Amino acid sequence: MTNALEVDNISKHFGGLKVTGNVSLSLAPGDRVALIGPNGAGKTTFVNLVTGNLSVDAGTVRLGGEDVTSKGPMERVRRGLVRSFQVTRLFQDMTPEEHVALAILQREGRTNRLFGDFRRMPQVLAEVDHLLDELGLEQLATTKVSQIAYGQQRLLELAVALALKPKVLLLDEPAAGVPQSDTGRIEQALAELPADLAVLMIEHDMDLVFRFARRVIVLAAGEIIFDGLPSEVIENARVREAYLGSYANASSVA
Ligand SMILES: Nc1ncnc2c1ncn2[C@@H]1O[C@H](COP(=O)(O)OP(=O)(O)OP(=O)(O)O)[C@@H](O)[C@H]1O
Repeated sequence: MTNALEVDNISKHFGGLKVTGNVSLSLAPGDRVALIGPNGAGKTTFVNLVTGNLSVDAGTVRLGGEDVTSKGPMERVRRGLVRSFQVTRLFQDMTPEEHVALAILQREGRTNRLFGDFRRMPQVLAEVDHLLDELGLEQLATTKVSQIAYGQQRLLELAVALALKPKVLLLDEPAAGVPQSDTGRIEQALAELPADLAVLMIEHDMDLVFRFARRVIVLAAGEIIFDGLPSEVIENARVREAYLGSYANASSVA
């Protein structure tokens, strides 16, 4: 089976600082992987190298078997690599319906049409309804983002990401900042992601990591020091050392 994402020996320096050192990993369709690591380990940099927001110094990135190392972020999105939108990138004056419609039109290369036209496109409308319904946002379809609670904005990020029909989804702390009362809905949405989607989630909350991930990758000082089963990560000596004993309290790891 062709890997959905294959990263081969990528590295990145900022000036004299090595932030990513010869990192390799692959995700198969359907993988559920958590990427953890102490603060400053290089997780965000790694994700930026995969998405093309940063260029690698060396190494290759492949999507569905094709080398995209020299391709920019938009081309990678078109090939199925989607990073969950950040709440900060949602438009306060737009509604969930409009956000999801815009993502669908972008996916279909139809953004040159008058945007309001989507209301006359039954297929787009049906898909918008379906996605908002799946994420429990149907009641808020026409409410401006500025009027919507933070937890539901994070669900909207997921809806926008899914509207792009990803093959590989990169999630950056999907439940961070969400009140306890709303995290259940986010976890349910994560549990219901399409079965063949490859998901890599950066997460600090180890309880969520253990519930979601079937594989855990630990990055420390820009290098992968563990890639294996969640049940084995806590006992791993290199991982323990990287966290300098903070494993005493497992839920504060990462
Ligand atoms: N544009 C940049 N220029 C110089 N140094 C940078 C740049 N971006 C990140 N760094 C440095 O690279 C290292 C890794 O940062 P990065 O944000 O990737 O880590 P992280 O694991 O995502 O951390 P956190 O969990 O705190 O978000 C840090 O030492 C950071 O200061």
